[in-house]
Amino acid sequence: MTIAPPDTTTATAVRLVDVHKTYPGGAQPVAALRGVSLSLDTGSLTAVVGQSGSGKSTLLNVAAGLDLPTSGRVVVGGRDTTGLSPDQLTRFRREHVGFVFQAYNLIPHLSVVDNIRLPLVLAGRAADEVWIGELLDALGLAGLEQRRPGELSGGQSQRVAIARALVARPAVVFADEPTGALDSHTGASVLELLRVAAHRFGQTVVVVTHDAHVAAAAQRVLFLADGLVVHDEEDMTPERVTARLLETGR
Ligand SMILES: Nc1ncnc2c1ncn2[C@@H]1O[C@H](COP(=O)(O)OP(=O)(O)OP(=O)(O)O)[C@@H](O)[C@H]1O
Repeated sequence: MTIAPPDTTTATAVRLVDVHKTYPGGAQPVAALRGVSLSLDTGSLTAVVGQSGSGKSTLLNVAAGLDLPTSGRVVVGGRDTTGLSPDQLTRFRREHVGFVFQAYNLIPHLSVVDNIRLPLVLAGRAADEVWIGELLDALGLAGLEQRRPGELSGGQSQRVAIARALVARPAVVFADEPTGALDSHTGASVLELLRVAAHRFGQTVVVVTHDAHVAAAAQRVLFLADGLVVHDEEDMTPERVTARLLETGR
């Protein structure tokens, strides 16, 4: 059975309806998400913030179809991903979702440019070399194409992971602390690239971050506390993000 591509013409790119996620845990199950409902507009850049353990990574993993919710619905590009079989889900992610993780997951024996091309190879698609060149330039990776991941700094590895997430122009890009290992200048240019991806290519970008400046660069900021979205605001300043975080952390 083939899977229809996500409908990028719909106004809502990602929708979560009453999503719960409980980890079995040891002595006691952990309720990491306790009824999250949200809609993210197509082409938007959203930051997810919250104290450590508030459920940010869990939210990202469930929204991206890397993990299944215990209950509730996850709809990406008009497709209910909770209804897909594991194989269908893998294919759907490969073709329509991009990821940037804290651990970059680069393949050590492949060059930088081959790591970037990997999602296209896996999806059986031709590489758009012009777009790859644009990504390399924008991310400050020009000249490093033939290096192996072992020959890169942490920040460079992170930028390769970002290029790889964007290369297939997925409908939705999920990034977990994408600027974590970068100095503030490079962090700002990475954010700018994610903004461009959202604006120019209509990609929907979701960024988990601890950095108030990164969050403020997003159009919209979702605050998580104890497995719930407790605040949702647009056009924030870094100062306001920090103040809100302190409030929600109490
Ligand atoms: N695989 C797992 N098994 C059991 N508990 C888990 C698992 N993953 C996360 N948790 C728990 O679920 C809760 C939410 O974790 P999550 O990683 O989503 O938080 P976070 O906000 O991303 O934290 P951080 O900012 O520290 O990365 C925490 O209490 C965590 O200990």
